[in-house]
Amino acid sequence: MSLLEVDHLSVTYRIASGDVPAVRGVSLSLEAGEAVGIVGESGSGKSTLAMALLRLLPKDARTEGRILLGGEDVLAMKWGRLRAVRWAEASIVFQGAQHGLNPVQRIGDQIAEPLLVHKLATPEKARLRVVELLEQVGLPAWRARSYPHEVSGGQRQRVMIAMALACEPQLIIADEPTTALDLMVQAQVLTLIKDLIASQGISLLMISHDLSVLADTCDRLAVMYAGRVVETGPSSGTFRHPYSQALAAAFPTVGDPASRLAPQGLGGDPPDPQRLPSGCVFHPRCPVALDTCSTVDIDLRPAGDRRTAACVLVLEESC
Ligand SMILES: Nc1ncnc2c1ncn2[C@@H]1O[C@H](COP(=O)(O)OP(=O)(O)OP(=O)(O)O)[C@@H](O)[C@H]1O
Repeated sequence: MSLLEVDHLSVTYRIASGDVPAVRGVSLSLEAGEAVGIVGESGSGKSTLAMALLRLLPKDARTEGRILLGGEDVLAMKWGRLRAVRWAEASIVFQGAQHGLNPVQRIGDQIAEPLLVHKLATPEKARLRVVELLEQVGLPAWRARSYPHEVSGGQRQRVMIAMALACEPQLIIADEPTTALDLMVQAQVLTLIKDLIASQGISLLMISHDLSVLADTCDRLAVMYAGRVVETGPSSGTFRHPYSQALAAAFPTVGDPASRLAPQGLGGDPPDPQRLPSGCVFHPRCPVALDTCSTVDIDLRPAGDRRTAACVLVLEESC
């Protein structure tokens, strides 16, 4: 049984101008100890997907499909069970740690909070665990007494990671955990995440618009475009979907040079989810689109090399 099994998940925001289909029929799985990355441009639905996994979406979002965590359906959980699952079984590290930390509470108290709320430790044991967690994320024990505004952005992100680790969850969901950081601090925090998941056997679902960050950290990738997964496969190797190839071309350290698009890369913008193109939603931007692509939309299909891709051209080449 997979640790996480997402089955035909769709999320639609209901706003004044109508429905916004942010995630459209996404299926993916994650095994225990595996690191999976979700990549896509801004607006492709990555954060909506991450939030949906722990039912953290606003009330105007309608979620359909199934999310099985350790075999249990998250969408069917009662509120009390859901609260226990958050932090204790799966925790989330958000983009830009300033949003995830309480500015008027000391760092140590914030790290201890999930342990105390879930009654996993006495106040005395929680204090010891805070010191241990701070050490694990490379911060000195005295930082427990600091407030979030007294530490740097990179240190705040380390505090968020310590919080996420506190209850020893099986799964950490990290939504752009390093985006707000400068390059050197970003590299340090990524190394920390990689080392921690490897040494503690934790599974990771990491979200980023930056393919190079994910390729370096994750075993497998899922590429999202306009709310759908258009390709899945090992993070090393050659991408098959023209959109994935264009993303890889934007990050020249990634992938096989043979897979790159012409230097002009990808033009245009992602579609407005309220006005999605017919057929394959990528066809208006696709440099190799066929006439049929404006009418035919296919699901993910096997594309060789443990890959799946949703593209008629890839399908033709694989036959
Ligand atoms: N609360 C909301 N109400 C209405 N629409 C929303 C809401 N949140 C997100 N959306 C829309 O849903 C789509 C997916 O957004 P989402 O934030 O999940 O994408 P993303 O890939 O995480 O983008 P980014 O990298 O910029 O965070 C976008 O079109 C966005 O405008």
